[in-house]
Amino acid sequence: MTDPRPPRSSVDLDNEAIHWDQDLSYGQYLGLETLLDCQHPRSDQHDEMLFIVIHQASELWMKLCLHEAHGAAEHIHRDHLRPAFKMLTRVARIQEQLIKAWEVLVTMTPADYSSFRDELGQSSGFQSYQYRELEFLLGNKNARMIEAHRARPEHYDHLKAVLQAPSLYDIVLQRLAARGFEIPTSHLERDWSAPYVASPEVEAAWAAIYRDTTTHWDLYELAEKLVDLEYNFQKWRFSHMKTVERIIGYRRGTGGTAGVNYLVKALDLQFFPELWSVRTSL
Ligand code: HEM
Ligand SMILES: N[C@@H](CC(=O)c1ccccc1NC=O)C(=O)O
Repeated sequence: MTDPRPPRSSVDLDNEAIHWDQDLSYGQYLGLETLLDCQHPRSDQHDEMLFIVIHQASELWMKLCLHEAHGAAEHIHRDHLRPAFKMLTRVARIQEQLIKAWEVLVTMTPADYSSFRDELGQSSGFQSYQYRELEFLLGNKNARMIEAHRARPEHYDHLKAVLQAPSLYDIVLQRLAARGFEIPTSHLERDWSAPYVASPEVEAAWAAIYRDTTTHWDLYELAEKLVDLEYNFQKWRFSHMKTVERIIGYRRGTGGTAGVNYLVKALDLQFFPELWSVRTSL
């Protein structure tokens, strides 16, 4: 028998109705001229392009994480859990991409990085306003962090608004209360910009949900989606810390922190603490 699809060296376009001139092109729709004109290495070192692109790609993924996580919070507020699950699943998949990106970055050796590190001045991921917004949105509130953005009122004001608004977890607790669980008033009405303090009553509510998943299936599913996000966030933090240790050792960070030791301390942060502590009591 002859092969109905023999290999070709080029695609046959003869029978296609290609729109060679378009009313709206791919590049126009995606704003590619702007997007691809944002890579400006400050040195002539080959690896600086990798450094720029990995950060820009990460910021784009963070943009989508924020879009999805804000959307999920809104749906949970309205008791529309199914669309929220879809968005939270998407956030978890994006986080997997962000974690995978470290494998690309780590092809850069200490010598490669030190060849252009001085060009970075005092700039640092510490100043990533999207990363900070994501931390605030998930519930890690730290008012001092917005001070790095004083010079840019649009970022400062937006971060301050997210700092002062209920986090995704605060909204989840309001949902538990609306479903009849006894959530203390201290966790339903408070200064939302203050760091979250874990509560035994909140843990008891999660315990009731985990002990009777048949009755509380959607809240159980919600809890597990949140655990996925926290787990992935921590994996990202750990990979960042180890990559930094591998590339700059124990040098101070360009942002002014101790460097790796600061990133190790950040590993103690935990979103949704009762969702973790409840596991010991189940
Ligand atoms: C060679 C690669 C990298 C090195 C050496 C590095 C180093 C550091 C250091 C030392 C800090 C602590 C703050 C400071 O004093 O500067 C930091 C913070 C941070 N970096 Fe990186 N980083 C690298 C790549 C990345 C990448 C690819 C991202 C992705 C966006 C990123 C995002 C962040 C964020 C968000 C923080 C703030 C973390 C927090 O405050 O908890 N970094 N980085
Ligand atoms: N903090 C890094 C510099 C750094 O990584 C960085 C600098 C500019 C833009 C993004 C960065 N990435 C993450 O912190 C360092 O101390 O080498």
